[in-house]
Amino acid sequence: MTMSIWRFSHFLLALISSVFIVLASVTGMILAFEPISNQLQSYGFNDEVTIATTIENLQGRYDEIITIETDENDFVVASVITKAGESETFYINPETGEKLGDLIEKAPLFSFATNLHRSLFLKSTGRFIVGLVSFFLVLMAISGIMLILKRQGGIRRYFSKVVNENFEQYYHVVFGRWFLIPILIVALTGVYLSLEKFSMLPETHLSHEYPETEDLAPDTISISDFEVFKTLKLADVNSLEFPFSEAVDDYFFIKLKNRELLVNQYSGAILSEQDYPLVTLLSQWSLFLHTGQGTILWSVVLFLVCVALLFFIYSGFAMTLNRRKKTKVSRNKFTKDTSEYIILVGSETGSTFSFASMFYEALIAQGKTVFMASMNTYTCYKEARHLFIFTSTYGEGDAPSNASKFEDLVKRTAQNHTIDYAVLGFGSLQYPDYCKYAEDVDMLLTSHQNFQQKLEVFKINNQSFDAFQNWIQQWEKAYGLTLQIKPPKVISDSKYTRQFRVVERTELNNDATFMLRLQPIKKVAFQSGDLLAFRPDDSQAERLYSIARIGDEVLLSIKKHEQGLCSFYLSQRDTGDVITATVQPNPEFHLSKSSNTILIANGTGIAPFLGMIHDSKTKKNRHLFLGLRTQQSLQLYSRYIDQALTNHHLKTSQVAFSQDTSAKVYVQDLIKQHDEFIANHLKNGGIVMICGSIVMQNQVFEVLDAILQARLNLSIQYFQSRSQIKTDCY
Ligand SMILES: Cc1cc2nc3c(=O)[nH]c(=O)nc-3n(C[C@H](O)[C@H](O)[C@H](O)COP(=O)(O)O)c2cc1C
Repeated sequence: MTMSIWRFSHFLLALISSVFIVLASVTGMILAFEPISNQLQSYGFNDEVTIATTIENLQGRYDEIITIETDENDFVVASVITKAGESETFYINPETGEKLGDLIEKAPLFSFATNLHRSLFLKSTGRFIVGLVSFFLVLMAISGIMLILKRQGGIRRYFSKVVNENFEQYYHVVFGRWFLIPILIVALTGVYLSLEKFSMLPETHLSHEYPETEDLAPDTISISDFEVFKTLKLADVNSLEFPFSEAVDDYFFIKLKNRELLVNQYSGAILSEQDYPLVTLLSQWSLFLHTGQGTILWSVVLFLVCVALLFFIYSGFAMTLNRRKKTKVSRNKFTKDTSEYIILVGSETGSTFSFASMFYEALIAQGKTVFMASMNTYTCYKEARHLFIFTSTYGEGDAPSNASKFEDLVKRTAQNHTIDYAVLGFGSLQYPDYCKYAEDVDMLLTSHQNFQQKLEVFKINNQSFDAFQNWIQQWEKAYGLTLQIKPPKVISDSKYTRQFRVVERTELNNDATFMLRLQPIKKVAFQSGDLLAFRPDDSQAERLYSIARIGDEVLLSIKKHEQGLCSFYLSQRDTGDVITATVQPNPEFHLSKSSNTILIANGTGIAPFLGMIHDSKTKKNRHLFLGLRTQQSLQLYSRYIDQALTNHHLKTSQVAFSQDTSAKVYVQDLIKQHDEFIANHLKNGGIVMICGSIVMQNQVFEVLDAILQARLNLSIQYFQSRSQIKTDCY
């Protein structure tokens, strides 16, 4: 619920101010070059130079000094009367008094960009709009920080791994984490400067106390010998005005970075000293932080902030449009009160809707009356006999935004008859509360007198279409119907789509698995642990295989399923055949070169590890725990494993066989046997990678959790959140 409020505010603010933010960012990018180009002029000076040195040098060269200033670029500017009686202002070298160059004139491009950036060429109205948009940007940065905290699961996990759902979402969060603080600084200083422009800050006029004239005994000392000038560094001075006349009540007026001084022109005595109030200091800092004047480094940060803002506007709107497109419920053919089948969907970013739509279409094709809606629209359904809840989980095991009121509505709304139900949960094993909300909904309905559970809650990891089909099979058995599910048409056409030539296909072994070696015809970047997406024809869903890289070749281990079109097709390929497939980078499942790693797999899940142990040029230790059916299953992989043991790429290898002996041994049994070793490995920062079936993963997790609790008093989540446990299971 809170997540959706933050998201709504974040979106609304962006919607209102996007055009202005785009303008401010583009002009800001241009303006960031102004301090950079100014700094490239070599008018800088040594920070240690005192005022006395500068005055002494200037006095030797010019007739009269009027002012000495350090400008916004930290260059020294002197206004003098030359020996020829001319009044001139220019940059000087304070160590010699020599003229370095004329004042830099603002380039027309910078003047144009400044006007547009500050006031949109609309004078006060424009300045007001810009101030308001800066304020909106402050609110957007705050709501953005809140959204990241919610998404990542708290402040301690702010910088933990971001789950990659798509390009826009991933980089919106990743860049957001780094840029929100600089954006907040730019926006706050923008607001401050606008308030200053509209005189909305407290008055800060300093009033010096001028001494009585008779107290000022003309005790003449040479100016460059004044104690105050000998101690003050030029780097601390904003400006130094020389006395207007020789009258004793005309003084040196010095503006430092933090205070003002009046100095007697004959004795050098400080007559009045006043610190700037906080408001003035904040104004100076705001100007510096907002413009980057005087520093190349901060100007580069400001430039990057502007680029990031443009990206956030683009990715934010792309995400919103995508979400809206996906969450749009197709027009129902039947009403809620005339439908026998009700499908309610809980979804944050829309992907659950595409599964619900496939189910909806399949039921309609069977001639059923079906009504589909969001969970928050739950109400009384007069003719309903079957209710299906398809819901994702968000935040930390919470409801997605369009299901936030569901629990309340169920409690308040009575149905006039009993309805059977089934809950299908969509989530990700990368979150500790896997499909938690689906479980909560299932419990809620179980305990409700109007509902009767027909199927146990079923969980789908990472929107797996294969898992969805498994649920459909269970559903068909329970309901005695056959459904034709039309898979979504995803055209695999990415920069990683390639043709691959079959180099080798092994014979099927006794557990129906085989290996395929493929050579990409055109170069493609990939690593062991990446995925290869393949579909036999466009009407079929894509099937993903975890791959190994051996040299330039892709190695896959495939189990031929009885009704698996993909695995059947691949099992029929011969050497020299060409297939088209797409490499999907999976950086979360790459081998770490700098940590010891335990590799745990069952069945064909061994594939990526064969590549990792083949190409493991590191002194770090790798240990393999593998679960297979029989000794014969091992023959497929033994040449790779033996070679890695001989080359010391693999330190140890343990294999469990579940069908060879009467005592079935599974990979989780091996983990149990090596409990102390595994606990120490994780305690010392080692990584555990798991690849294979979800069932195996759950069992390994159970055993690991028990070991870690008993030996380290820590949960498995502790190591998951530190990315020490990585999984790729299906
Ligand atoms: C910020 C965020 C939080 C998530 N929290 C969980 C969670 O606690 N448990 C879980 O199983 N999945 C979690 N997920 C994964 C989503 O539930 C999963 O990607 C789902 O398929 C999204 O479906 P939707 O697009 O219909 O919302 C989270 C995803 C994101 C981006």
